[in-house]
Amino acid sequence: MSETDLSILNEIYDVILERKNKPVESSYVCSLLSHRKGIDKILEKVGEESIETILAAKGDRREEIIYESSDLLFHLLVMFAAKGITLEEIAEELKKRRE
Ligand SMILES: N=c1c2ncn([C@@H]3O[C@H](COP(=O)(O)OP(=O)(O)OP(=O)(O)O)[C@@H](O)[C@H]3O)c2ncn1[C@@H]1O[C@H](COP(=O)(O)O)[C@@H](O)[C@H]1O
Repeated sequence: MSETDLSILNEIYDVILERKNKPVESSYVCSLLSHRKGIDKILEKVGEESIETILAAKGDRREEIIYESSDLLFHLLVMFAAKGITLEEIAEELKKRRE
């Protein structure tokens, strides 16, 4: 794989966990994790970004598909961290399906 591969997902997931364990003021991730709506705020964002990704793909706008998919992946990572799900667990599930 090229230098810019999906290991960036691990990197961002680690930052999210760091924010979860050591909150930082002015952090967007912390604002989601400590939102008064709780997990519902994170799920709201996952829903919103899913719809934006779908609309971008429907419009066949390549740049927008990449941008919105990145927003979606990021918010999914926040949801995994909030739920205590690791990327290893996701990888294991996907790997099982290859067997
Ligand atoms: N990858 C991201 C990332 N992608 C998107 N976003 C934020 O996600 C939000 C996207 O939501 P919207 O487009 O709906 O914008 P909005 O108007 O802020 O939305 P509302 O929440 O107000 O409804 C924006 O505020 C973006 O800044 C991200 N915020 C953080 N990260 C990563 O997380 C790391 C930690 O971030 P902090 O916790 O802010 O330090 C960063 O270093 C980045 O690597």
